[in-house]
Amino acid sequence: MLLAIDCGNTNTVFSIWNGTEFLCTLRTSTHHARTADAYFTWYSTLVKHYGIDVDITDVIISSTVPRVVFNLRVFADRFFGCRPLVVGKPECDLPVEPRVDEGTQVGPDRLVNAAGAYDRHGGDLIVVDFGTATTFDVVAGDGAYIGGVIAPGVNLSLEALHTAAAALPHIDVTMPQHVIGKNTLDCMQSGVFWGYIGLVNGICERIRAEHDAPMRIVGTGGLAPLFAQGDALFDVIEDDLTMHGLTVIHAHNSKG
Ligand SMILES: Nc1ncnc2c1ncn2[C@@H]1O[C@H](COP(=O)(O)OP(=O)(O)O)[C@@H](O)[C@H]1O
Ligand SMILES: CC(C)(COP(=O)(O)O)[C@@H](O)C(=O)NCCC(=O)O
Ligand SMILES: [K+]
Repeated sequence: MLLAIDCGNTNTVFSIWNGTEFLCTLRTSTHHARTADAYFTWYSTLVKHYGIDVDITDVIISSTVPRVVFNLRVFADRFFGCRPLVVGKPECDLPVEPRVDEGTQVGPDRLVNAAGAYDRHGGDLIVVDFGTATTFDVVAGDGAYIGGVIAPGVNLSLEALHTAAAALPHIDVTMPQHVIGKNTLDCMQSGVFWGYIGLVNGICERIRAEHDAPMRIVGTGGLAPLFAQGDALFDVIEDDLTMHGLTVIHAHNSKG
């Protein structure tokens, strides 16, 4: 069985893939100082809690935080006796090589999203991922990652308002009933919610104008369904897209 690990700047997600389906998905906050032993204590407690019969033979890691990879490597080696495949490292082959400026270190999560989305939908796609940052990953007709857009994440924008303005509270994003807010909270909700709808729509429209073929839009990340309530932003929403991409890249590297 494969243990797929997606480490974002905010959260780290572990999913167990038995070759047909994900048996479980576990989430913890990303923290570079977490040791291999601490990962295993957390992981084994939850696996036991869910009563899952697991036999991990392979581990694949995508991490937007370089410092966590060391402890995750030790975790894979010590507890599963395997050398993990790390996306973005030379020994990890991608199904299609990215076409970006030479020397660019593309976030591995974006390469994984591209591989997962291409496998499910074919080419000419925009993947919108609502993580710590909101990323737009453009997938060409042949499945290559050919660039995209990095915008500030939704929670980052809310946090920036709260941090910089003394009178603005910390709030969570929800869909406001009106655009014109009648109180501080509604005004902030509106700015972030409708602002993001405008951002996603505007950027996708401009990407489409620059691209030479019609494109479909795939939304992913915890907040994608919330924004889809406000407008028809996406052709499809897939909350397991990054995990699926990790299984695709693992299978590609296991061939032959
Ligand atoms: N379903 C959700 N509802 C509300 N907030 C969410 C949801 N899913 C994720 N978030 C928030 O969105 C932000 C990004 O989360 P995540 O997708 O885990 O980012 P990353 O992959 O960069 O670690 C975090 O602040 C997280 O708390
Ligand atoms: C853009 C990101 C910060 C998004 O990370 P996330 O929101 O998933 O934590 C990450 O993909 C990254 O660090 N990228 C490196 C630069 C690039 O992709 O071009
Ligand atoms: K991510």
